[in-house]
Amino acid sequence: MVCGDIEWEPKLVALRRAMGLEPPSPPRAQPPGPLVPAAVKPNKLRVGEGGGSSSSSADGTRTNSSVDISSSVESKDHPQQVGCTKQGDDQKQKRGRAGKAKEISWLIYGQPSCMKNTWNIRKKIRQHGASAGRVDKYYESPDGCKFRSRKEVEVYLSKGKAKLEVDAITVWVWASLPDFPKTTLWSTFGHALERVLNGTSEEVKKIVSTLNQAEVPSEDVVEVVVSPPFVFLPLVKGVLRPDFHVAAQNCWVRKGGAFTGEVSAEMLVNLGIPWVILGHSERRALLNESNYFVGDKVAYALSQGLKVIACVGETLEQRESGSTVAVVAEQTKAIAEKISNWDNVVLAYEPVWAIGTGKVATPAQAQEVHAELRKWLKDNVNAEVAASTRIIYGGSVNGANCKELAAQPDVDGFLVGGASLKPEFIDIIKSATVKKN
Ligand SMILES: O=C(CO)COP(=O)(O)O
Repeated sequence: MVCGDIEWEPKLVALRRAMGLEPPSPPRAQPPGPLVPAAVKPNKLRVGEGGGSSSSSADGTRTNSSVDISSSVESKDHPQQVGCTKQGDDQKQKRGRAGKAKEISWLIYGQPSCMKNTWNIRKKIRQHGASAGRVDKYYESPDGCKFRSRKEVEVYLSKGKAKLEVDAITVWVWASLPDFPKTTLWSTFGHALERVLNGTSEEVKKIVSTLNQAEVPSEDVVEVVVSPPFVFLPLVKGVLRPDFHVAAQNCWVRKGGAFTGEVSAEMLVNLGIPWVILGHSERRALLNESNYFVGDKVAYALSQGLKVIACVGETLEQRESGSTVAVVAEQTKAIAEKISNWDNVVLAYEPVWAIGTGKVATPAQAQEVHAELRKWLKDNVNAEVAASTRIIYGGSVNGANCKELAAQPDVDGFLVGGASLKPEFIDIIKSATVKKN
């Protein structure tokens, strides 16, 4: 189960290309057009330290902080694709790119996007000696143990030394202010709530019951959307208070058909699910969803009457190399090229380095990227869309940092994960009043 076909990434892309779901050749990093400053100040955008302790890291539920989405041989044509390596391996990777000790890593096939522990498969090409050119493959456990074969991994797992835990349930809630006059400053406000639990329906009911009892500002101040995994959608929809709404975390890119395991937009509509989250960084990274593919998904979901929360965001490596604005502009452009009506789109800026890490973007960092995104929309779509599109922030939002973030003029709401496990979630919802006031 753990170690399937590791060549899945290129195969997946080839398959999607054959189905017309990818452009004929992989998209190269394009200059993002006039929206992106020609030279992004490399040191200006830094990973924020602010925001207090992270609920998600305290819960130990997400480990993205230890994962660097860096380019690899497979990913260099796809800025969003991943080789999933630990940050400590950056140097090795860089040396690899310089050709000294080529090292490539893949995620293990079949690993769910929300898997708590990330295993790597590394391939090392011998550089010297009689066996130069030979490829050695290693399986690396989340705690750094290396294994030479699948057999060894299986033995290791069977002895219970490592547990591949799956974060079985992720629930987002976000909220916004839908009916407020649509201006940049006041139009919307949102929250997101994500929960990582063991995934039993009892637990889901408990979450919903907490939400149902919470005293939160009225719907004209805050719109709350809960996004459980597919299997819990009907349950949540059935018991959730009527002033909160439900979103799916993904849907298929086109009309439903023989795509076993996928859930189509049509099915969501049929279930009465109004919202869908698309392009989450975990799907982009772990499931190799390209900008192009996400753009297609957004367009198709909208065409079926769904409202879309479209996620964009840069990795730590991209931020540190000064390409944050270029990356989010490129992701937004891929969506803009496929749609003509932004009424039902919420843009979620989620810096990958901030998701589940406790490293929240500082209010200034969030505002800076949100303002750039709004400017991008103004320059490339139109001023009305720029003013009325909600741009919400996600990544280690908690009760301590939400008010200051909410006070930023271009932050229209939140996509919250770990903090939703705690009572502070209610405070996050309440911070919507910052906008109202
Ligand atoms: O992934 C997220 C929402 O999509 C954010 O998660 P955290 O709030 O735990 O960082």
